[in-house]
Amino acid sequence: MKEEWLSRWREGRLGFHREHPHPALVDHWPTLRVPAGTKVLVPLCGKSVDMRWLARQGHPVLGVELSLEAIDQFAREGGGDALRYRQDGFEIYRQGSIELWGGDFFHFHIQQASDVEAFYDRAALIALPEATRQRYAFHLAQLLPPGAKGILISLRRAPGDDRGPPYDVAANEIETLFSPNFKVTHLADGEPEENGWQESTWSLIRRGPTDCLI
Ligand SMILES: C[S@@+](CC[C@H](N)C(=O)[O-])C[C@H]1O[C@@H](n2cnc3c(N)ncnc32)[C@H](O)[C@@H]1O
Repeated sequence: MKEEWLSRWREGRLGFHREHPHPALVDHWPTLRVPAGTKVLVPLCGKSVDMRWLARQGHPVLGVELSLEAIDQFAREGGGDALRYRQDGFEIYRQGSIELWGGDFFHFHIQQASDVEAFYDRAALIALPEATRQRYAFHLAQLLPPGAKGILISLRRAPGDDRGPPYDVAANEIETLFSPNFKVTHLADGEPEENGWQESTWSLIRRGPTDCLI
């Protein structure tokens, strides 16, 4: 699957990329009341302009992306001075309050995420096949402190359309994957698209060790 993503970036097959901030982010992020200054983790970030939107709301942003091509494109499209260096096996690009870590999200560890207190997942969970989604939900939980909040934008495909990526992820799978470690709330469903896809938006709050599972 990693090779598939790298070749999509090499060949410019970027149907998932949006030119404008995602409307669900713009609508729902303010309702979380995450204070400005809180660092936001963006797993599997691509070259999403949503990271620039989050930065404009006053958040330092830490994106993690496998494809260095994606990071190069993000850097070029942003303009301005940028710093690049290697650390802990990742290629890091830093521009203003945005840092992108080039490498495998599953190799990104808590020591590197020590000051992260919020997250944003748009098309990260749904980029992964079923078995890897379990690993993703667990890994994300390990990176976040109790009380950390985030938004997750998921996707249903038309009934019977089980291709991917992006994969079809049902509401009950989101509950099953995340509710052991997060308080999970369904916020909204997007308009169904012509191809039968429909996005859904969720808020997740990382539970602490003493929070009960309700
Ligand atoms: C569907 S795209 C979504 C990108 C971005 N979140 C957006 O909304 O435009 C999924 C991204 O995940 C990246 N990716 C896939 N597996 C990864 C991994 N193990 N670690 C980091 N990035 C990964 C891909 O290269 C791709 O850019």
